[in-house]
Amino acid sequence: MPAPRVLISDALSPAAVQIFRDRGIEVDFQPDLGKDKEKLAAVIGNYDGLAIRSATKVTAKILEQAKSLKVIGRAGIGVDNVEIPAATAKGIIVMNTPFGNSITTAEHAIAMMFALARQIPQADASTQAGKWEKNRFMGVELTAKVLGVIGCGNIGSIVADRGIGLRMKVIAFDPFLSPERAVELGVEKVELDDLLRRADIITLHVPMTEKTKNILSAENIAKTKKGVRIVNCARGGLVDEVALRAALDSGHVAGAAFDVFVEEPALTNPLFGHPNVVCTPHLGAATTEAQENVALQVAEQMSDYLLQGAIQNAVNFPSITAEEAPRLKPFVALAEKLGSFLGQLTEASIKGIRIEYEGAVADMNTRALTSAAVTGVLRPFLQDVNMVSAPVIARERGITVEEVKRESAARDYESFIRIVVDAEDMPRHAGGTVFQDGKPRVVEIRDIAVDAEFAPHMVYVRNDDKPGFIGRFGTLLGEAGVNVATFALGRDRPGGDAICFVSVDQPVSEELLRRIEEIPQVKRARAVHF
Ligand SMILES: NC(=O)C1=CN([C@@H]2O[C@H](COP(=O)(O)OP(=O)(O)OC[C@H]3O[C@@H](n4cnc5c(N)ncnc54)[C@H](O)[C@@H]3O)[C@@H](O)[C@H]2O)C=CC1
Ligand SMILES: O=C(O)C(=O)COP(=O)(O)O
Repeated sequence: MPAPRVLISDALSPAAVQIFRDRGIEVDFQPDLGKDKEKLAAVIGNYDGLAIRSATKVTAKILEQAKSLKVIGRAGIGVDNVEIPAATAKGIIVMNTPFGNSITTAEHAIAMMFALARQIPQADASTQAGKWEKNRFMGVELTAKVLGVIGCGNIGSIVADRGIGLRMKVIAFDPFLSPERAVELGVEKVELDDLLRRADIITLHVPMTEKTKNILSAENIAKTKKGVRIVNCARGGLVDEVALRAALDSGHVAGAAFDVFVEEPALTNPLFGHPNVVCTPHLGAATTEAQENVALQVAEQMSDYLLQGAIQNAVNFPSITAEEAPRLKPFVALAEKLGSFLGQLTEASIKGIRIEYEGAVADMNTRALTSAAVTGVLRPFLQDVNMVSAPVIARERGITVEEVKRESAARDYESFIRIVVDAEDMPRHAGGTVFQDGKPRVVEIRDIAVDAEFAPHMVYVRNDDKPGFIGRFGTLLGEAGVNVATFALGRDRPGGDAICFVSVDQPVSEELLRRIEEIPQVKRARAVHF
């Protein structure tokens, strides 16, 4: 297998380059490429992995060209510069580094709060201009002031903790903050209107989503306390910049410190030029420590995925640890192959897929296995589907996916997976296991016990359990020059329904299948491939 190739299209710490190289991954470090959409689109097709920060915009259009891309790694937190649904639909994992820069970003918010309270940037400019305006820069004390934190997740809670350390009264609006966590943090959980009304300083720490966009709208800014100061180190667009400028001009808002802007790079902006505004160019995560953390972490995570299939911090797929990846691998293969077997037999439209896990496998990462099973079922219909995109594609097509787990093994196998594909014509099901040799096997088809390994070319036959079939079947294959590798038989009872699952060394033609179906005992013969 050729070494995977990764493109770094933003200014990541060189530590990332070293990790990729040490792990045997080819890496192209082109930190300015992310700013050039056309150039990025022209080369993205050559890479298995893309490592970015916030400058590279990974749009659906770019992704259309990303023929080999398997993983996008965001060295940082916000993934709003990646069109995640488009990446998911293409089966591309999107991962971030959720903690590596949170302390640094929280510290920036606190620095911005002090900069506002004491007008440090303005005072600095004035002093260095030789003005010595001692009476111009009257500040406010932070002790005992109310700090309103919007979004009390990783960064918001560090900001809250630092605020408490400064003897501020911290109130937080976050619908997902539990009352217990609020008590643990020492913050008062409040509704948004309450926060707007009470806070002396408001600091934003929510991700950019449809719900949070414009959370500080003109209407909400109007609800704030006169003299409020606003800090935004989260995302541009959380605050209506034009409305905020108007509120600054009117004197309702006493100051604003912004690190992030609706349009970045922000070369012009409604807030620029106001005497009580402090701006930094998206520096929230810009410390040596944070950049080292996120670069190392993203490179390790991307390498683990590209080389071992381990998934950590993906925003569009459940995690698979490096320890569980090798244990899961044969079961992923089993689930996908069983699903593929049933998908290949199904011609009518599919209504639902049920995956039953029995025994030890019920304790494994069944979300990943279910995704593999759904991939297998869908792949005969859609070539371009993988474990990442399959659940979304199934949902879009109205196919229900159900998981059933029974931890006690009901059969002779330590682990057993059974898949039921419910189609318009009838349900089809098959079950399998993984033996000690790590090879997946089919051990049940239509409730009939068999024992067959999967092979590239196979013939599946349903027949009546009557003498004479096997001889004729073997003769037909032999006459067509098709060599039989393995032969598995099963029946529900003597003289009842029987199945035959045979692996052959070469593909079986439609003509040969038709002749097999002419054998009197045969009900159906199908060629299947794995
Ligand atoms: N300026 C910079 O350089 C940086 C900016 N950021 C930004 O900070 C954001 C927050 O980062 P983390 O704290 O690590 O994320 P997080 O996911 O740990 O916390 C976000 C919090 O927002 C809350 N939330 C979500 N929707 C909400 C809503 N509608 N109203 C109120 N609260 C809501 C969530 O419950 C969660 O607790 C990131 O999404 C990113 O955009 C992050 C790092 C650096
Ligand atoms: O991690 C985040 O969400 C950030 O906003 C940091 O952005 P950056 O990597 O500095 O472009």
